[in-house]
Amino acid sequence: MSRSGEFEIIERLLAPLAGEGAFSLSDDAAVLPELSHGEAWVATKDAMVAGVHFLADDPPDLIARKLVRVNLSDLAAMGASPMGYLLAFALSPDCDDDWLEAFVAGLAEDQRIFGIALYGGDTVSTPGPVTLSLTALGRVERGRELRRNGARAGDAVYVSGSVGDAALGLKCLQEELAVSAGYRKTLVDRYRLPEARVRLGPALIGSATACQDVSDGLAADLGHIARRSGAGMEIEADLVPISQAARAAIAAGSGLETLPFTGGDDYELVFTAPVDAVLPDVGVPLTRIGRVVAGDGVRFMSRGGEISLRQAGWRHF
Ligand SMILES: Nc1ncnc2c1ncn2[C@@H]1O[C@H](COP(=O)(O)OP(=O)(O)OP(=O)(O)O)[C@@H](O)[C@H]1O
Ligand SMILES: Cc1ncc(C[n+]2csc(CCOP(=O)(O)O)c2C)c(N)n1
Ligand SMILES: [Mg+2]
Ligand SMILES: [Mg+2]
Ligand SMILES: [Mg+2]
Repeated sequence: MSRSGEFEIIERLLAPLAGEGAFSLSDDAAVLPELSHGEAWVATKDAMVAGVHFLADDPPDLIARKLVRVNLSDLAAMGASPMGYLLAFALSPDCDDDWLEAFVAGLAEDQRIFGIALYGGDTVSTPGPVTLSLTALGRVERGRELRRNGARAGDAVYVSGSVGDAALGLKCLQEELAVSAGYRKTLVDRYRLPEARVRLGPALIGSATACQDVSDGLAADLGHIARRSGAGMEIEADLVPISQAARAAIAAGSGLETLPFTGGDDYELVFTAPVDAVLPDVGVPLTRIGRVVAGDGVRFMSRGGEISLRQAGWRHF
């Protein structure tokens, strides 16, 4: 195994990713570019730990891209467009140069796709599992950001794309679920490389009354909108969009029927909007799954009865 030194990693691998104002990562901090008139910076941070958020033997380029995307997903949830990021990584003893080079290639690929640049970070060692943290920076028209607190009784509740694939993909990787090779690949790919709805979020400004991304689980994350808005929600479980691959996996396993509502790792957007709002078409399917009601809590209904969910979503503790 060969591992470059701390400063060689920064100069050889990370400096080529640096944005203007980051001085090729040669100084103590970066100077951020100016925004257009009327725009505000938006900042968010999510961390990922091997064995908790991804598997230690996942392809390193996809680990990097997932780290980028879970953060861009939070910017999208605010209606913000991505500009750049800062990266901290704590490398475990078994991250060699091959691992690092693949990781950095993943960063470069997503920088190209999303038009973002690296503005700084920190590189440290850990005797424990690989631990990554990324701070994403975006921009939004000042005062027009999407919040969790604007849902009103009578609004419709929508979700983008579909939910459940990633949680089922993780079950496949953990060999708790066996499905055909084609479906397995679809599900595993969505666990390892979520989409980030970077175009949808900003396009929802003007129609969504509240928005957030689905990281912990659909039920848990809808619960945040409900609580912050001082309202309740009734979700029609049979309307929740579930992919063909996920349906096949649910049928192949047992007791997985509600996993798409609670599994997490989807990185779709959930939002509320007045029933007569015109929704944007950015090529992402949007499905109406329920409505905001007076009261509190989120109820999942099917054929007139409430479905009980043991836990609404992921919790670290
Ligand atoms: N350690 C912390 N220090 C400061 N703010 C925090 C910390 N942890 C969470 N927050 C803030 O609390 C809010 C909710 O955090 P949370 O991580 O649950 O949101 P999220 O990123 O949307 O969800 P997820 O972490 O599941 O992707 C965010 O505004 C976040 O910035
Ligand atoms: C190996 C492995 N085991 C379990 C999970 C599930 N999981 C972990 S954290 C999280 C919520 C988002 O994280 P956070 O709230 O920290 O941003 C979810 C759904 C996973 N992704 N990988
Ligand atoms: Mg978070
Ligand atoms: Mg979020
Ligand atoms: Mg998040």
